[in-house]
Amino acid sequence: MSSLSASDMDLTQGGSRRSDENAHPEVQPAAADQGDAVPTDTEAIDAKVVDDQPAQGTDAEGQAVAAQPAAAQPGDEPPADAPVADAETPEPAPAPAVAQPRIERKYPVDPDAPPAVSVQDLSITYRTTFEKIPTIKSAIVRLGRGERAVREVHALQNLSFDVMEGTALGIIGANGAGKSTLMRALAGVLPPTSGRIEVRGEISSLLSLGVGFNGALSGRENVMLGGLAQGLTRAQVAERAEEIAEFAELGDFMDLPLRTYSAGMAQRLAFAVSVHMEPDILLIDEALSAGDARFKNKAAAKMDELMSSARAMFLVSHSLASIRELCNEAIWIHEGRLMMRGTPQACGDAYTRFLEVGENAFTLEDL
Ligand SMILES: Nc1ncnc2c1ncn2[C@@H]1O[C@H](COP(=O)(O)OP(=O)(O)OP(=O)(O)O)[C@@H](O)[C@H]1O
Repeated sequence: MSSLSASDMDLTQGGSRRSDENAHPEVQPAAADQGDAVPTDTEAIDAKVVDDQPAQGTDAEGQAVAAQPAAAQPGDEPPADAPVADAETPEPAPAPAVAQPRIERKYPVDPDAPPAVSVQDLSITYRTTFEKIPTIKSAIVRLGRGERAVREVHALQNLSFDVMEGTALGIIGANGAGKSTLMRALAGVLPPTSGRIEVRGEISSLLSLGVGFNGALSGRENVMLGGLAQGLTRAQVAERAEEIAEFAELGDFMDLPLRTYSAGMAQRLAFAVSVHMEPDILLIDEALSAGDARFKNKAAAKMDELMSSARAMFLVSHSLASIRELCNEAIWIHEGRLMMRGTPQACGDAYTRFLEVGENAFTLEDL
């Protein structure tokens, strides 16, 4: 079992990590993300859960943040204080006890296996400065107004849940809920501010497609870069390079600099690199939006193939239909907190009621 925490993460901008027999304890976390956001000062703390005492986060003032209620279990109703239930909203049809995803697994699940992924009291806070280069003048103006120079965003707050082998977990939530932040933390790109993530196996992500690519390099060179960022050796990437190029269907563009690609072409290349990594754990963040309609079908078929042999899969999508179709469990996150865990149907229903918009809000994405 490997674990991700602020102190022992293998940080790659490529959006993925290998499991950590190779993890280097002295590797220090780098800035968490592009832009000017960095994790809080507490990022170096590996908040291990010690003797049943859950690690506590700290707020902006360094005050202990109260532990959140325990994560709901599959099939649970939303927590009592979750603003989900609406007296006038009809109850949804009861979800089946165990939802069956469309995709059949190639390998049987070992029921005694430890969780493929264990997220323990995970909190992530972004710190953002208002100006790119703060000046003394702007600092004085802020001081005069009683404003803080640094804004903190508590993107994830005390999230805890286990994902067992064979799980395809859908992650739903409104814009800004913290879904991508969770995925980036799972991928090892973003160190926890506090808490811990334990991952069993190799992880490959289809999130932030193409992060780690270099616009000045050719498609082929970026395949090597992307493969190395995903943790493969040079020889391993070279072995797959042709297959990746074929899958991306970029023809002569493979020898041209990436900056000459359209956004869709760059996504196709990134998608092709990611799906050829044979991961144990697959992270997919709206990856199906890559490419045009024809490529989308091909991408969906490739994902089916990957998911049939992956140990676990995480899918972030605003399309509840995709989540229902591809996943057998779901979590709903709101403002960085775990609101509910259950079947995709139950979570989707609760989330839809919460938004008070009805299923129609998703028809565009579901097309
Ligand atoms: N690099 C960053 N710097 C500062 N704040 C950030 C950064 N990335 C995300 N946030 C903030 O963290 C919160 C969670 O963002 P996140 O991208 O995880 O949400 P999301 O659920 O993926 O949203 P969406 O559905 O819109 O993609 C938001 O309030 C967002 O503004």
